[in-house]
Formats: sequence, structure tokens, C-alpha cells
Amino acid sequence: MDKALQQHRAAIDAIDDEMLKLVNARAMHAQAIGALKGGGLIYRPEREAQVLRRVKENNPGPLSGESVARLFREIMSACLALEKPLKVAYLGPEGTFSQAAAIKHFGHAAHTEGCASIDDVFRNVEAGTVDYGVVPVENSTGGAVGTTLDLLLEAPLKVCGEVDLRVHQFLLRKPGTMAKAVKVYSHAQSLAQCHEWLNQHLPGAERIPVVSNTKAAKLASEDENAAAIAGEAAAEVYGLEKVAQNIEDEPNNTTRFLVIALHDAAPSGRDKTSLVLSSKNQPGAVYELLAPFARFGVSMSKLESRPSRTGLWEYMFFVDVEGHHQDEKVAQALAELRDKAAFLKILGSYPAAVL
Ligand SMILES: O=C(O)C(=O)C[C@]1(C(=O)O)C=C[C@@H](O)C=C1
Repeated sequence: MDKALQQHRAAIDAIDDEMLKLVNARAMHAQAIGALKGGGLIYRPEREAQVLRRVKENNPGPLSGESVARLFREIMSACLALEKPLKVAYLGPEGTFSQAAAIKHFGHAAHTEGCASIDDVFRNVEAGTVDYGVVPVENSTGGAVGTTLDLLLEAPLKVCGEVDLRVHQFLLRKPGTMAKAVKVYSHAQSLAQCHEWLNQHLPGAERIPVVSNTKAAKLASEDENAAAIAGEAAAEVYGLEKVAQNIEDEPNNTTRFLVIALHDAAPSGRDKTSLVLSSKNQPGAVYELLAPFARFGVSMSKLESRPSRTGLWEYMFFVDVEGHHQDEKVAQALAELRDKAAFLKILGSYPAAVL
């Protein structure tokens, strides 16, 4: 047994030495590519998606596709940091799901910077104080994030990526607290995601929406009568006790984030395009407006309406379609849409999430 264990460990050491050489050889190629880019864009979302899809497809196992993709995510993140360390803004403070999404997408070598609001994330990307921003856009239970949609409409920015993050919520208390919580702090979206659980387990408690789950955790850490709903990372930041776990009503609770930048992405082979449009205010106008997608065989993966700020009962439609705006079918549908829509803004094309 001891001998067998030693043999396996010796084999692992030898493999680790090989891997060290290989990852560093890979890093040197990335550095050389960085030099070839000559000050142009370093981060290439389409290439990163292709690398991750390729390792998933070629993975012989026993490691899962998901595991190898996560490993390569980190290797690429470190390689990219050698070319240029990226600054990524997210809705802070530290420990939010937005930060988890930023790290999931860019890896740990990126510098993540927490902003006080979603507006601030947009402003920082626009001003160029950061390279990218990660903003929540919809949750599978709570629905669309209106602020993000409104800002996408107005800001001169592009969408260059998407991140899907499985969200688990916890009920957090100051350690050793015995009294039943009379107040529950959390972000409005998280309160919505745990609505049924709260009805059942804390029916009398006041639900108080605050700017972030981390803020909620901070408030609960200072108040024996309060609890917070937040993720595991927020619990760690404030040393709170996890009184109940996975309290989200829907087990597949997922939040989708968008990566915003001054540019979108080149085609990766499996892409999405996000756009926002409005129709003329006539009966059947919306149906007519979206007809070109059906005619050119372009699948729609999302349709979200939002009241327009300019006219009463006028709406903006946020649409995601499958394909890149340079793909022939998508380009043809968009050309037709341009004639029909009262307003059309293409928010960007980007690789469909791999991780
Ligand atoms: O292929 C490139 O353009 C690279 O810079 C290399 C690399 C990688 O490590 O694979 C690193 C950063 C880019 O975002 C994409 C890929």
C-alpha cells in the first residue's frame, strides 16, 4: 500500500514537472501573441470561447468537461495577465454574485474592482478606467434587471460576453444569535428568489431591500434581531453563521450577467446577438417587427419588454438571437429590421457562455 502510494506520488510529481514546462511554454506563446497585437485589443472573447469549447470536446476524462474548462479558464487568465493585466468592474462590494461572475468569466488573474452601483460599472467602462464591466441582466426567478436594460439602451457600449451563474442563497445571522429574526435584509432580487421560503420559515419578519447582499450581510452582522439573505462569499466577509442553506425557491436559480466593453466580439462559431428595438405604436406591430427573424430562420432566445421613457404605453423590446451579426442569416434579418423598426440598436455579438 505504502509502496503503491509512493509510486503514484512519484508519477504525479513527474507529470507536474511536465505540466509546468507545458503551461509556461503556452504562456510564452501568449506573450508573443501579445507583442504581435502591438497595443491592440488583448482580450479576445471569441478565441477564449473556442479554446474552452475545444478542451471540453477533446477531453478524454476521467475529469469532467466542466472541470477541464475551469482549469483552462485559469491558465488562459494567467497567460492573458502576462500580456496585460485586465481591470474588470462589477457591482460591489467584495463578495457579491457579480464578483463571482466576473471571476468565473475572466479567471482569478484579472483585477476585479467593486463599484457602488450598476451605473458606476457602466461609467467606469465608458471612461476607460477599467477594461470591462460585468452587470446582472436577468435572473431565472426574479426576472430582468431593469437598471441594466435602461443603461444598455443609453450607453455607447457593447456587449462582448455573457456569464451564467448558479446562485445559492443562505440565511445568515450573527454567530450565537438566539432571538428569532424580525428583519431580513437582502437585495430585492434575492428577496424575490426566496419569497416562498420566507413565507414558510419567517412569515412575520420584515423584508428590507438594500443595495447589495454584502450590505445586507454587514447590517445583519451589527444587529441581533436581523438576518441577511446572501451568498457564501458574503458570509465569509462578515463572519456570519449559515443558519439555512440553498433557500432559493427554484433549485436551478441562475443569474445571467453581461460583459460590457467598448467593443463586442468577433464570430466564435456559436454566438448570440443582443439588440433593442421599438415598434411603431400600431396593432400587430410587434409581431410584424419580429417576423424577419422567423423568415430568415434565426432563433430568438430572449424577448423582454420595458416601458419606453419617451411615450406612455410605448415599449422597448430587448431581444437576444442565436448567431453573430456577421452571420448571413442574422445580417439579412437585421437589414430588414432596420427598415421596419422605429428604433434599433445592436448591443453586440458575443460567444454563447461555455462555462
Ligand atoms: O490567442 C490570443 O489572442 C491570445 O492572446 C492567447 C490567449 C490564450 O491564452 O489562449 C490569451 C488571451 C486572449 O484573450 C485569448 C487567448
